[in-house]
Amino acid sequence: MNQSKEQRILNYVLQNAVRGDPCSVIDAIDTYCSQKEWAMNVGNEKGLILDKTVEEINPSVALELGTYCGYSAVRIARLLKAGARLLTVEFNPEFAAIAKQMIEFAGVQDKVTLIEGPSEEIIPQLKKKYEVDTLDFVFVDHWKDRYTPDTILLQECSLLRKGSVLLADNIIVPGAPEFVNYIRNNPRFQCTNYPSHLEYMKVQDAMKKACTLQGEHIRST
Ligand SMILES: Nc1ncnc2c1ncn2CCCCCNC(=O)c1cc(-c2ccc(F)cc2)cc(O)c1O
Ligand SMILES: [Mg+2]
Repeated sequence: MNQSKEQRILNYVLQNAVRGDPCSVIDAIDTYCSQKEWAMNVGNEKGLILDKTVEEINPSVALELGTYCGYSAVRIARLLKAGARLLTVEFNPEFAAIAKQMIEFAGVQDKVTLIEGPSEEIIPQLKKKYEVDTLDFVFVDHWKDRYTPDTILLQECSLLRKGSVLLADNIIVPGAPEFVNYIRNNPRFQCTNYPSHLEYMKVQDAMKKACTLQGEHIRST
């Protein structure tokens, strides 16, 4: 049975990157996907925006929605301080299997918990099953029509505090117009746009950062 594109990406990393060196894994994926086969990794241009956001926040607990091959999980985990952790959620079992091997080869497995399943099922489990109190940072990069419902779900599950930061990929391509509308008109979030380009292409894309201005809604007694 011929290999999947994601398997070919992993094989290229195993043969061309250095075990335990996250930067070499990131570079190998970017080389393969810019020269051989396009794939929906956040890529190096938007990856630098992701890096700067993670460094600015220096999160203790981070969540990623949409792991894919693990490129952004490795990007985020390599910047986390000792004891900090990334929970990353992937719906597709094949992608999750590739990402697991990618994360282990990069040597960041001690910082990363890869959770397989749909975000709407996993988010409500984060507090009890994954011992999360609140999330310092969320990288949103899964189904574009899940961005809004899952942002609402994160709030309903009291996972966002004052200062929690969301960073959403693909605001222009494939686009998340409903999310843009939701977050822009929501007084509980302060938004910033980061124009960029679609990974490995000369096509306009953007990321949107949303900072939570107030945590859980103080219910009036
Ligand atoms: N935990 C969960 N819950 C729900 N869905 C879940 C999930 N975990 C995963 N998924 C399922 C989403 C998997 C892919 C999401 N990302 C994308 O769909 C995506 C597409 C493009 C793209 C751009 C131009 C093109 F011409 C073609 C494709 C670029 C990107 O940067 C993208 O992130
Ligand atoms: Mg994306």
